[in-house]
Amino acid sequence: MGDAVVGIIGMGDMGKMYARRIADAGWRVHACDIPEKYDALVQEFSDRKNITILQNGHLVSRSSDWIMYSVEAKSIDSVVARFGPSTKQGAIVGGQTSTKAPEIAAFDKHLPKDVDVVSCHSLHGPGVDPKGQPLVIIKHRASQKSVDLVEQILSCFQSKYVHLSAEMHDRITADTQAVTHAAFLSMGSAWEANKQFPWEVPRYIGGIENVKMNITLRIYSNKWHVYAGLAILNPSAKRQIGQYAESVTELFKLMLGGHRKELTERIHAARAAVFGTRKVEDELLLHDELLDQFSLGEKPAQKVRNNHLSLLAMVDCWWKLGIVPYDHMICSTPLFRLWLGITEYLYRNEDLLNESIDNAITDSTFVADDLEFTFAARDWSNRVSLGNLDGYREKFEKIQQYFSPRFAEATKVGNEMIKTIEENLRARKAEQEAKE
Ligand SMILES: NC(=O)C1=CN([C@@H]2O[C@H](COP(=O)(O)OP(=O)(O)OC[C@H]3O[C@@H](n4cnc5c(N)ncnc54)[C@H](OP(=O)(O)O)[C@@H]3O)[C@@H](O)[C@H]2O)C=CC1
Ligand SMILES: O=C(O)C(=O)Cc1ccc(O)cc1
Repeated sequence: MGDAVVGIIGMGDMGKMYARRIADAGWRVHACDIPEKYDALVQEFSDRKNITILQNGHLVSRSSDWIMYSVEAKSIDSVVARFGPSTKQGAIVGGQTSTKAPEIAAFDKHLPKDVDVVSCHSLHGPGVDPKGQPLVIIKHRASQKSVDLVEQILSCFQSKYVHLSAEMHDRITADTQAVTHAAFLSMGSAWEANKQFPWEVPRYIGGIENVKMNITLRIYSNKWHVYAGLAILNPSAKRQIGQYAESVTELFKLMLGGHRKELTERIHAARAAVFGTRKVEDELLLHDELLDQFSLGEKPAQKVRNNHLSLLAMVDCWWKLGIVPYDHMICSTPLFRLWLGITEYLYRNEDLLNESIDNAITDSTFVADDLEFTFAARDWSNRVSLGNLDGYREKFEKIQQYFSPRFAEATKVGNEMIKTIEENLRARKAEQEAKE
């Protein structure tokens, strides 16, 4: 390993994951969190000789060669304003925040001019194995030598580097992350509003329903600021989330009005735009039997037919915004791949899609859920478009509390589900590449 010291400001879940892996690869790491956590961090990392916990970001900044800010996106400006001027001369600075516009603005505003900026973003949560996952590298203002050093440091993750500008990063993650989260957040809101625990309701068990439930619980078990930051602070996300809410509302109105022809035409037009270029031999990302293994409740003997409003609205939203989600696979998270997997599962199975349209018009089993889901999608969109961080937090934490008794189990099942599905996707990709 080189002599470079890696600095980490913010030892939360992501900062700790970076510190451990980078130190395990042999680099020296200087890290800090807020002063109140100093003693606990010293204790926690006492068995790792090459991780030094320092009292604050000034001490990390002045002694490190690549300094990574891994703090809440909403605090990035104030934290960089405080510690940025202490950056060692000639050092490199980057950040892990999920939205790059505010991070880069903070670097440009507060860092000395003799400092390079190479930022990054691991497109997965702290509990996912980084191997093979996309890792965005942003050369904002830097020499190639600085980029090479950052890549050398991060090579221990065995992730796939994706080189993007900050603007491109934010555009793509608005499509892949912000709008995906909006859908799952709305499902959770609807279940909470109807005082349901979906694992107790047979119509939500089995196949793609398992994905909806496991991912919703996974998101609500995480910290609100991660999702609020990437929705509210990303300049591109408001439009995406707004369109999703509009698609949900318009499709639900067609369903309620019994407008079968109009609903069918709209769904088919969206299918042609989003999935039209997929060839018959392009295999589906996911299969029902695979998903059936990951239930939080007892699967009913007879599968309950859902109209899948949340999925229909997603494809409608992609169509309206001219997004082809497959184009974003290079920059996708595990959740996005699962989400695309289940939408594809519905749209590329003619019988299932027809069944969904038929249910939407003739079956009222899901009307109460769909009504709450529609309210929820619009409410999340309003909170995001108003830039209301407190309003986002209040809603998120209320629903988080409602679901919290099942987080431990849901995380276990969710991790297993993501691992199995990701292995399956990797194996299939390798098979396809071998054939080509
Ligand atoms: N969790 C995830 O799945 C992913 C998150 N990210 C991004 O990474 C960043 C970190 O996320 P994550 O680790 O999950 O969040 P955490 O809340 O776990 O970590 C952030 C840490 O930064 C600390 N902090 C705040 N201000 C300061 C300061 N002035 N000096 C030192 N430390 C400070 C926080 O302390 P306190 O809690 O007291 O404020 C907290 O411990 C976020 O921007 C997030 O968007 C990126 C990829 C995945
Ligand atoms: O996969 C997802 O979308 C997640 O929820 C985990 C996550 C959250 C924030 C990030 O910046 C990257 C990944």
